[in-house]
Amino acid sequence: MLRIAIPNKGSLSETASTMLFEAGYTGRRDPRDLVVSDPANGVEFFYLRPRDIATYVGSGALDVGITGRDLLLDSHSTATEIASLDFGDSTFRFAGPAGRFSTLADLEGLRVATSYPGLVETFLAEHNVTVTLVTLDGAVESAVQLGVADAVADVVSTGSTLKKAGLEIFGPVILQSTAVLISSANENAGIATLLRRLQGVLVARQYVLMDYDITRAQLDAACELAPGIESPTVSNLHDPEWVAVRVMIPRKDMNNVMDSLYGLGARAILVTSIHNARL
Ligand SMILES: Nc1ncnc2c1ncn2[C@@H]1O[C@H](COP(=O)(O)OP(=O)(O)OP(=O)(O)O)[C@@H](O)[C@H]1O
Ligand SMILES: O=P(O)(O)OC[C@H]1O[C@H](OP(=O)(O)OP(=O)(O)O)[C@H](O)[C@@H]1O
Ligand SMILES: [Mg+2]
Repeated sequence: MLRIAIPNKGSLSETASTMLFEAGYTGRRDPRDLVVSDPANGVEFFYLRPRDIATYVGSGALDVGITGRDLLLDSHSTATEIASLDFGDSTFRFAGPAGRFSTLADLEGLRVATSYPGLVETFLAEHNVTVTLVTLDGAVESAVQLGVADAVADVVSTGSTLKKAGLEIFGPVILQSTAVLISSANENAGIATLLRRLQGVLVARQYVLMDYDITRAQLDAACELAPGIESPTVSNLHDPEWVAVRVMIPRKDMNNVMDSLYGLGARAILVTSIHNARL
């Protein structure tokens, strides 16, 4: 049985559960369930705080887990990142009152509030800057206004929380974070299956299938424009001058590729979603 830790609440929780559902696993029915067994798939899910997941997985109590890269590094756990899951993206940055700081060195000797002391301490040590860390549970942006810190180090997504608190980012990016799959040192054959299934879901989210008809004369140009993963599938049409092409395209490029193919003379361009994949 593979023991998997997943976030019980917070920013990563819903998408992590949806991905696992799309990968064919049974989710929890009651949001208060702490443990859900899925014997048909040989796994057991443990719903935990994302901040604690690296600790459980690093200790070997659980085999794998989904958490944020920032939370993994903050914990100093020995769990290792085995895949990036393409959601929960954020940046970890220093911020201070507008106009007060311009470089990291400006923080020397001052107070920095954060909920990620492990991450910030390591970063500052690597950059030879010494500060007094003020560790808070959340809402760290208020620490400056309330006078308990001179600057903050926190998760930035849209930047609107910082702006509302009259703060602005400065200094280098501490970390680009994303949701990640982490694993312990435990050997478990189920990990490879879980990884393949999650990668199938990622491909289905990141790519679409595109079909179009084009003249043989323009086929090479069209394939150059949209080369697909291995190579496009080309089928004969009744009209010997024309062929039908099927190819996978990154979802984000879909409209540009359609415009360019149309410009080359492609017609009947159809886009279909992919439900799941093994590449
Ligand atoms: N806008 C965001 N705010 C907070 N965390 C975010 C955001 N976007 C992505 N994340 C990521 O989510 C993880 C934090 O999730 P966590 O559940 O611990 O905190 P949270 O979503 O702020 O919830 P809460 O503050 O209610 O505990 C981190 O990996 C962080 O990088
Ligand atoms: O850049 P933004 O899009 O504004 O998002 C970033 C903010 O969101 C999170 O706070 P959260 O709501 O989780 O509260 P918390 O600080 O109490 O965790 C994070 O800690 C930042 O404060
Ligand atoms: Mg939060």
